[in-house]
Amino acid sequence: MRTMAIPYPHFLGSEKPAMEAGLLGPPPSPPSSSAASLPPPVAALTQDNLKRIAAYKAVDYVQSGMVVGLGTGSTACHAVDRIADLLRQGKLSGIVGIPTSTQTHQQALSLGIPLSDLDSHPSLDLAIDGADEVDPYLNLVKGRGGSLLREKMVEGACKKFVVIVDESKLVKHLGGSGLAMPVEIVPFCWKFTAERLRLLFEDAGCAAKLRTFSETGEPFVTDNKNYIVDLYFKKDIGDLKAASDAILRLAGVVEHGMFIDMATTVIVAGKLGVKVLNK
Ligand SMILES: O=C[C@H](O)[C@H](O)[C@H](O)COP(=O)(O)O
Repeated sequence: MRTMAIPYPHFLGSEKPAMEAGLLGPPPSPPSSSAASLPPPVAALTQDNLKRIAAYKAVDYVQSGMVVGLGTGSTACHAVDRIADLLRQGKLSGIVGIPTSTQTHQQALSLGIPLSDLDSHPSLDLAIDGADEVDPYLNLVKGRGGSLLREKMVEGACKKFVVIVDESKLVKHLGGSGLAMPVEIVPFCWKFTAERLRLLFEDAGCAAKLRTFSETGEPFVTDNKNYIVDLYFKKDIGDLKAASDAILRLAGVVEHGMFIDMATTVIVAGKLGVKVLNK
């Protein structure tokens, strides 16, 4: 794996990308006499700033005429915004976007990005999407927004898959954040499937919970009219390929949120700079 680290002063270059990303405010006013010795205020980088930095960097990979998979979530939405900006400015043209969710479809449509689907464009040049976890081998957990199935279909059909994250998403092993590893299942007898999922990973201290809306207790329903069971692990689940195969062998399972060996590049924005990790 090749790593390239870009501290912000270099990444920001002419400062234009940073200004466009909303990281730099207007030039500071001349210091008043009482504040003359104080340095100008430095804007703190929020998590959303970092997501936007990673997203803008990823859009550098987009070229005119490309068919581009448009990811889902709070990081990917910055990339969609950026592509739309560049189309409006005439810096990109002839882009066809393949959205990975109804949410992204609506966003891209409202921004005027020409859209299509996998039936018409079975091979994509590039896809850009966020992730919930990234391990040292660039394996991912995705789907905490519930879009894992369409994401896996679209991102599995692209020549280059660029993942964009802030540094909080880096983990030693998948499942290691203690947060959910989602599995999309059919609604029919979901308790039966959830229990079979839990039993698969009993040795890893697995808990399997149906994803519900906290306000109503109603099940979360995916774009494909399925349910999500979130798996939580106390220990490392070990061999990811074996785990993937075991999950997919269960009849009620549609897909899981482990994206093994799919990312070709991961762009990580941290407080000290951007890292570009390549397979
Ligand atoms: O289903 C959601 C997707 O897999 C997202 O790409 C993932 O959850 C990361 O989302 P965010 O960028 O909002 O953290």
